[in-house]
Amino acid sequence: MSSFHQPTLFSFLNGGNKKNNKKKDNECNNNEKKPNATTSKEETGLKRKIIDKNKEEELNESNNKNVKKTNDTSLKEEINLKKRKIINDDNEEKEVFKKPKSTDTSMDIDENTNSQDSTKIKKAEKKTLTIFGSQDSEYQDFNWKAGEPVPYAVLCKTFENIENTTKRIKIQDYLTKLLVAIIKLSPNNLLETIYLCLNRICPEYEGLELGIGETILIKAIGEATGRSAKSIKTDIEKQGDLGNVAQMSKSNQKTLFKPKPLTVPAVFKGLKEIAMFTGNQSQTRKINKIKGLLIACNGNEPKYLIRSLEGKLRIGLAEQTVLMSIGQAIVLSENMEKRKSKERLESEITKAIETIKSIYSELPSYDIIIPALLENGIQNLSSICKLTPGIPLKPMLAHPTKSLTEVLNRFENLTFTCEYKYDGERAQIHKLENGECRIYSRNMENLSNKYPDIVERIPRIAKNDVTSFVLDCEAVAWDKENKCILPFQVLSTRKRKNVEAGDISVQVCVFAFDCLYLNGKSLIKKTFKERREALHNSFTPIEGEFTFAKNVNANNVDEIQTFLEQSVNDSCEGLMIKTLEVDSSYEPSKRSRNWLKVKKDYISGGIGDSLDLVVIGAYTGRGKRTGSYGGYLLACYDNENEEYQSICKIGTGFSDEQLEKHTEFFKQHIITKPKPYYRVGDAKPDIWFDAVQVWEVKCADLSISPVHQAAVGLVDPVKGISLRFPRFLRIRDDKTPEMATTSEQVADMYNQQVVISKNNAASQSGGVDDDFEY
Ligand SMILES: Nc1ncnc2c1ncn2[C@@H]1O[C@H](COP(=O)(O)OP(=O)(O)OP(=O)(O)O)[C@@H](O)[C@H]1O
Ligand SMILES: [Mg+2]
Ligand SMILES: [Mg+2]
Repeated sequence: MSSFHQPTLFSFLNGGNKKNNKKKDNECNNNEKKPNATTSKEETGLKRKIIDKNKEEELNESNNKNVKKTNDTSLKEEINLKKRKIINDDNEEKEVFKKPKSTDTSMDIDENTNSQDSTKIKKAEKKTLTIFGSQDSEYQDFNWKAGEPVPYAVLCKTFENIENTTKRIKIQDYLTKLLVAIIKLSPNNLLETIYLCLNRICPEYEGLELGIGETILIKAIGEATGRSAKSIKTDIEKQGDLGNVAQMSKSNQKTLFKPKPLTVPAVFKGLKEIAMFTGNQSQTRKINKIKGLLIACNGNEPKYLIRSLEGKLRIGLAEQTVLMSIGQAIVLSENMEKRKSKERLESEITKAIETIKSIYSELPSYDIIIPALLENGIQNLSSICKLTPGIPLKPMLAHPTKSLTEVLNRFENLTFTCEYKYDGERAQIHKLENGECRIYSRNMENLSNKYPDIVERIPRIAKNDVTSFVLDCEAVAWDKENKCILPFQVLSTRKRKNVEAGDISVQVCVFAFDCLYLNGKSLIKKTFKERREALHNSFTPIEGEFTFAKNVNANNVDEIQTFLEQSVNDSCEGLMIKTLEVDSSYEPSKRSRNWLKVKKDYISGGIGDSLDLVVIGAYTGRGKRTGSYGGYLLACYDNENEEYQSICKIGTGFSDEQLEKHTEFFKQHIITKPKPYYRVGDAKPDIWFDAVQVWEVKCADLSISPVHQAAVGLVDPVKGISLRFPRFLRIRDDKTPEMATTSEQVADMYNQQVVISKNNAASQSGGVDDDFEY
């Protein structure tokens, strides 16, 4: 076939943009296989069902976008509810996608490929290629030549599309299309694209992060656009978003020559270099590099470049969506030329998404997964990419409970075990086949430098025949003399980085509770009973250094109650209760109902669990607290809308020393205006802070609030939830602000409390906020 008639990837992707087709056909590379097979009848299968929303909803959506830019709270509240509705609708849509209705089999195929293809397409009846978008004028940009680097403009266009919708299904769709195009045209750029989408430059556990400070960025923008720092700052005051200011500054600038357009690999490389500059000249080098990139930016690129540099892309693209798009895109790209039924293709996509998600939870490294995926396809990926010592996995998390009856109800007819819940720091201990030992935190941070004493003892804890392993443990402060556990507060006084033998003032004992990998094999799919046997059989306790979590296989309330009291007497926080056989695999990164935590607080009538909240503002102190901050404004994190929602003022639980330290710390994080992603209702503090620190907080109960905005739209359409009598417990250094308690968790806690208070026939308190004087 002559290349002239060969449909291009562009024409295939670009459903319905006639005026561009001719040009794009000529531009596109001819090496690509002819994809028109995909446009024949059985591809009716490809269709991703997108339920047509009525105009009203579209209107809501555009309102939502406007809301991001307005400060009108009441409108915001109203829109928020609609947003939630849309999200729910989207979930339904996803269900439809999984289980398509039999009446709706049409695979939408673009009627607008070139003339030869259109004959075939007619046979398949007039359809639009929905998998690549039915109104896909936005895909006209997928027109770079195969083998050439992906233009940064194409990625930024996708970012913009994603930012302009709140519908998860649409977000996934936009990204999938981009990824398919990249897999087909420039697969070498897939990894970099994924990193840019996630606003990362390497695997999380390597710890290299963007997050360039405002001062540097303002300087670079100033130098690149000839504007003064002062005028840029004035714009930031007005706009809030530095990305928008950068874009505005660029667009007002007249340039004499057009620089070479940016590409995805060039931007990625630039960002990585910027993050890695250290030492004397690093600030100047960073500014120069950023300036260079900014000068080459066009259109909306400055906005996304600057936001990426800040480490705050905030376009509403969650990692789970990225994983889903990878799975979907790989199946679609593998099947473009094949004739498969809709059902088959859909089930392959579902399976691929599951596979990718599960592999990523065991081996959270795109550096390894993406090249393996491109080389071997999705089918063989599980046998190639597996849990590997040296690469931390996100730990399994537990579900809070408020009573032992709740535990017994949940685990009815299941075998389960109760363990002490130690109050220390989670430690994932790895021994590699080459003998190297490492320790990782709950947050996948390498703690080997913090715990050289543990690293030293690792080789001694394993029996002779053990060559490699991964253990899940808690490192707890230990009183050597009295041979007993010390409270978390003692552990937190330990030096955090580059600890040497002489620095160790606090001894730690490791309590192991799970074995995830042993001698070259992953155990996470095995039952907990088997994993625990492996742990007990292959490791030897050493007094005061390493031992197993204390446990009993109790199964009635009295026995569990006794064990709970015993755990508290032994300085533990309560119990972890876990399934042993059925449904007892290790679920990385999941908050599972197969692990229940029962904290001692529940005995004294608390709310079952503490919350981890982000400090976003403060109130000036009066009286005794003059000179320091008297109280703080806390927020939970809403990962759906990527915003912090105010939940309470807090003024108790601090020692004088802590008050002073907090004041000192937060003085370095003052911002002049609340961030656009703070939702605070009427809770206006005297001073605003950047969201940088997480506090663990206990409270008496939760109530619907006339002031705060936590979980707004989840329990009440316009009101949020607030904490009553909040009390500071500790700083959570092991959690980033985005790992704070989520609005869903807050709503769950509130609902749970309502159920319990109904059960107790107790009247529920509500409507009052815990207001206090400092
Ligand atoms: N026997 C045990 N099994 C599992 N985890 C344990 C055990 N003993 C102590 N832990 C610790 O308890 C933690 C779970 O409860 P905790 O409330 O402390 O969680 P958290 O770190 O505050 O996180 P979140 O509140 O988000 O669940 C685990 O992450 C682990 O560090
Ligand atoms: Mg803990
Ligand atoms: Mg907690």
